[in-house]
Amino acid sequence: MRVPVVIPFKPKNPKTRLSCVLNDEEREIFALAMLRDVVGAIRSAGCDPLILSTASFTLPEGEEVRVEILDQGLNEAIDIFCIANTGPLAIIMADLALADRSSILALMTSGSDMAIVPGRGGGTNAVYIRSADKFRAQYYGTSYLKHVRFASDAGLTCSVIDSFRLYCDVDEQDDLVEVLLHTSGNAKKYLQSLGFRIESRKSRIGVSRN
Ligand SMILES: Nc1nc2c(ncn2[C@@H]2O[C@H](COP(=O)(O)OP(=O)(O)OP(=O)(O)O)[C@@H](O)[C@H]2O)c(=O)[nH]1
Ligand SMILES: C[C@H](OP(=O)(O)O)C(=O)O
Repeated sequence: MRVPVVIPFKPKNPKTRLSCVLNDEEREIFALAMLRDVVGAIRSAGCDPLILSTASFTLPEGEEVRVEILDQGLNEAIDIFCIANTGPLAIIMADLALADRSSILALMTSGSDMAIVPGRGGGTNAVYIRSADKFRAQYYGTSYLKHVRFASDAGLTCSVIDSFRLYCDVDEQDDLVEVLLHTSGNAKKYLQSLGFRIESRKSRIGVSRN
């Protein structure tokens, strides 16, 4: 059975923490480019992507994906979807531009009732749940800790997956370094088309834009 993977997506005014380097239109195009890369990775792992979006948006021709529009908060939208599904399900964020087949397979095959990939700074980048109806989303803030506690309170076994590629969500300017270094998909190509490149600094490397 192909495991459904829900990808929450906010197409309007996305990635506001990148406003320092991308204008409104560029942020929308970049968010969509990352989403397309995540969809490709999910498909390469033999799973079935479903975008849970706050509003409609347009994908390039030939890249059709199932989209459900639920104009609700992130947790509310995911819960509505989970309650209606008794089978296995994963939730993978749309800004995981480094996601690939093997990192997604690692999430799916832990053998636990739940598997979690923490994100930078305490977030939750990816979750697998064996029975979706038993899950209640706890996103925002230190959602990683909240999801681990939720599993424990619900009596569910839970694995924390050590994954560089799913740990790197792209929220802030310095995260663009990881996209330029470790990917070759739509997100990287779009950044390069805008003139982004890796810049050596005295301390850690960063990005600059021509
Ligand atoms: N369906 C849905 N998805 C959301 C919502 N808010 C954020 N997302 C998605 O959840 C994921 C993680 O969210 P963030 O990293 O905060 O992304 P963002 O809101 O575009 O970025 P910031 O404006 O910088 O916070 C991304 O895939 C977003 O597209 C929401 O209210 N509903
Ligand atoms: C939605 C939120 O994303 P972050 O702001 O940590 O990227 C979370 O993972 O709880």
